[in-house]
Amino acid sequence: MLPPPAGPPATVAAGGDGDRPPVSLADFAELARRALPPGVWDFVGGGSGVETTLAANRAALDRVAVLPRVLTGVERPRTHAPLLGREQAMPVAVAPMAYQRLLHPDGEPALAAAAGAAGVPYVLSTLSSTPVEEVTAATAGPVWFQLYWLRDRGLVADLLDRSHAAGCAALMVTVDVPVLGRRLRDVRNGFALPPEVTAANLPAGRDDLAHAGTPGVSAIAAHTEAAFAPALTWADLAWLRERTRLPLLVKGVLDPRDAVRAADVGVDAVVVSNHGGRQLDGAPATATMLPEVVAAVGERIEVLLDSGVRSGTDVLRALALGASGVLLGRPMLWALAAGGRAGAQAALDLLAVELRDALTLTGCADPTQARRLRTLTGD
Ligand SMILES: Cc1cc2nc3c(=O)[nH]c(=O)nc-3n(C[C@H](O)[C@H](O)[C@H](O)COP(=O)(O)O)c2cc1C
Ligand SMILES: O=C(O)C(=O)c1ccccc1
Repeated sequence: MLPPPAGPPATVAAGGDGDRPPVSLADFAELARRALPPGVWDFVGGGSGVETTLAANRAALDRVAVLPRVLTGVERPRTHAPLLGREQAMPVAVAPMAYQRLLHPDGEPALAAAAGAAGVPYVLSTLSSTPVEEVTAATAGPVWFQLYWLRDRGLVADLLDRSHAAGCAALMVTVDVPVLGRRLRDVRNGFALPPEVTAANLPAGRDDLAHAGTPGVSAIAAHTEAAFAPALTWADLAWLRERTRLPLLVKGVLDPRDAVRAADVGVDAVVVSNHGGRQLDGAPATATMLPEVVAAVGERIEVLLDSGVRSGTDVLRALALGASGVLLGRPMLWALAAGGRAGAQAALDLLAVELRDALTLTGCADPTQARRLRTLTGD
């Protein structure tokens, strides 16, 4: 028998319809919707364009059926699995997401501490609303640093040095944001950062554009265009590989040919991602591309997946398709909004219960065995 799910802490009052305790990650969404200003809710939940890719991510995961094995004698699987050569409590990391103080005053330190308590890595965004040094100090768990390559190369060098000195255990460079996708919800809302939420890793004032609320304009997009280096090349990635000894991940790969080039440069992992449907609307779902990427580079480097993962079953689906692990995005922000650190911890506890259940039901003693399962992709 599996133990019952850890009950949500008192601060996470209810979920699902908003009136009962959360029993799935999706339940935290309703709590967050109630807690957040509409503009923040839209910024987090929204995608680009008409949100075709946002919907496709879910649809593609739902189409992946996993064939259970029986009579395997597995009673209580371990959820532990290696990521980048280090054993983690689950093959899961919290995705890098900007400006977490939009969701809760405790922001990044709370989510990092929850990830650390759950035994999974926390990926800190370049656009964190808390300085990297404060975030690594807030958790005993591994923090990976996500790099947005800025036009100002001096700032890039500074971020690399600071994240390394602060103890970050890996570097994840995001390559799918040459410009920000057109997120129509943010444009319509004239979304901008409130004054108290700032890009705390950058020198003061560097994020002024992100605060300039203008009807019909996304301040986030305006800031990104001014700050991000728009025309990166493989040579830049090679420079980064030379410059750091930390494990290096490239996030935002969909084409297997790009995965091969990344492996040739010597990265340790690629993250198959369409940025949660927030960049190219019309990009394929990540579950659709994952098998081709695994076939192209799976023997050489690790392949992670994100975009649309919402349950332990989804983690199992990704593993069965050949991923070594997944990043979990929006549900962690919803749980943070719903209950701060305790909310985020409750969400990760639920995911662990779901993953253990999924492994038990497919006869896997641990996540690495899920690779042997057959999948069927149909309608
Ligand atoms: C509010 C928000 C902010 C994000 N900020 C970043 C970021 O700073 N850097 C980055 O690489 N990806 C960022 N992402 C993308 C996530 O890392 C991840 O790819 C995506 O959210 C995964 O999809 P999911 O939310 O469906 O799980 C952000 C996503 C959201 C929702
Ligand atoms: O919203 C995002 O997906 C994202 O990556 C981002 C980029 C720049 C500023 C804020 C968020």
